[in-house]
Amino acid sequence: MSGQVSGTLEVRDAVVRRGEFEVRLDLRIGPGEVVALTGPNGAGKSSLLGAVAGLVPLVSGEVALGGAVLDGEAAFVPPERRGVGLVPQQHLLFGHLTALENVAYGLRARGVHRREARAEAGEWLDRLGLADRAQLRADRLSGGQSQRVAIARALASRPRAVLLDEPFAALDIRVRDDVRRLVRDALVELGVPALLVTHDPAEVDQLATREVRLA
Ligand SMILES: Nc1ncnc2c1ncn2[C@@H]1O[C@H](COP(=O)(O)OP(=O)(O)OP(=O)(O)O)[C@@H](O)[C@H]1O
Repeated sequence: MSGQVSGTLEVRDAVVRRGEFEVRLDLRIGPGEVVALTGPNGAGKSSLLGAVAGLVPLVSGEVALGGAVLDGEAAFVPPERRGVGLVPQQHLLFGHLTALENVAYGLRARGVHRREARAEAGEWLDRLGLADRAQLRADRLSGGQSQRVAIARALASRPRAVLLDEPFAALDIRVRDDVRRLVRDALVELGVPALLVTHDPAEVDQLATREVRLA
């Protein structure tokens, strides 16, 4: 894995609007910290994750990583240049690309040579128990397989921060524990700030260093 230089993820009094509704978050996550973001359906957890990723606009406040502002009054860094690995709730894979190409994509975007990117992507798929699915088009994968590919894609991209939106929800009970353990180990190895949206107290216990609950 990476040896990527990381820094603190700062969400400074950030406000996002979804329809009639506004949600606010003020949070600092240090390198190696995993914050579980919990709260009822519709509280705005995914929207806040989207704001950190650059997919949902901020009404006010600021998002910064390693001291550099990603979103605020004077700056907006587009999602692909943030160095943030996101596992979205809808897995959003490129359906026409293979599982391997989906995982390699983030590495290629960072300038990693094609062969090295494919080798690294293959290792990640292997770790996630998907070696035999590597050459399958993403639109032929099951929901749980897609979720594992999305996890591999986010972790493989040498991220400076990791955002996980209910990343184990589609996994069947037989693989869920293994994948959780793997993600926990990968986050320790990466040593970057991580924000995990979950409804599962077992996940909070197993993965998080701290819990922040939205009302
Ligand atoms: N693209 C959108 N445009 C307008 N409103 C939206 C949009 N996406 C979500 N919302 C609304 O914003 C609110 C927050 O949704 P969000 O998905 O962030 O909540 P959540 O806490 O992640 O919920 P869950 O636990 O059900 O995943 C909801 O009321 C939702 O209907």
